Amino acid sequence: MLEIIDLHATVGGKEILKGFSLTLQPGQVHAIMGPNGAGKSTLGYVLSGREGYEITGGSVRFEGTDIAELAPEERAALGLFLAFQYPVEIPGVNNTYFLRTALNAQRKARGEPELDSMAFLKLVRQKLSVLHLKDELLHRAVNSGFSGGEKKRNEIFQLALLEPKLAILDETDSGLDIDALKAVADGVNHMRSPERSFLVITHYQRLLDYIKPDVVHVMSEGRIVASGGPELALQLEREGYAAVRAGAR
Ligand SMILES: Nc1ncnc2c1ncn2[C@@H]1O[C@H](COP(=O)(O)OP(=O)(O)OP(=O)(O)O)[C@@H](O)[C@H]1O
Repeated sequence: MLEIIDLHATVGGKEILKGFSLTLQPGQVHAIMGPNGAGKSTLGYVLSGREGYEITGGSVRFEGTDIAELAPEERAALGLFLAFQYPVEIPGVNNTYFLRTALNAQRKARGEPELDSMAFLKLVRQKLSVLHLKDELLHRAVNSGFSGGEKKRNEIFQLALLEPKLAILDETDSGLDIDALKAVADGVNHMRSPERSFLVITHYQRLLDYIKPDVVHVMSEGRIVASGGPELALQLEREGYAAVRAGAR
């Protein structure tokens, strides 16, 4: 699904990813943990093709395709999705309109027929019930005035509608109350399938109680320094990053 080999990337002329490698198989959930400033969000942005994030070495293949030179929308059409750590507000743009436009742009790029309003609303209702999202949020401007938790739920709602093959969740759990955390985890678990993979960036082991990862990685200074099963997240919680990093050397 995703094969990253010895990736180097710069932001604002500064090298942040320094030899990052990871292989994610279809159906797998990998968690990435690591101290502040390790480069976790940078990895998400580099994979999604955000402007200003430049790949200077190594390779990134998504389902066998080298995506380094592709525009963000081309990566999205291939089935890559990034849920932002800080979802952007788009005042003046209705959330339902935004979601339908995004979904139809991807369908069009894949040569699939666009959904009309009726078909789209049917899909929305179906997904809403899974995520316990208030439908009032659909009628407001995208994320505008949404609480932190509402923005994160809205990101997962986008994910549910777009049905990507690979979803990268960047600290989607931060700022969520317990009920919202469970709703987000339920949404993700509902979407798990043998064909879909997730890269879950998080600081908190508790999210991984709800979304069970196959592999947990520890990232530090732009590369992975330790990998293991879910027990690694528990060890991190107990012992901290420095001890785990020292043990991995
Ligand atoms: N535009 C930029 N110019 C210069 N440095 C940047 C830029 N964007 C990010 N960085 C730096 O890159 C490093 C990695 O940042 P990144 O946000 O990827 O870390 P992170 O692991 O996601 O951290 P956190 O856990 O705090 O969210 C940080 O030192 C940050 O200051």
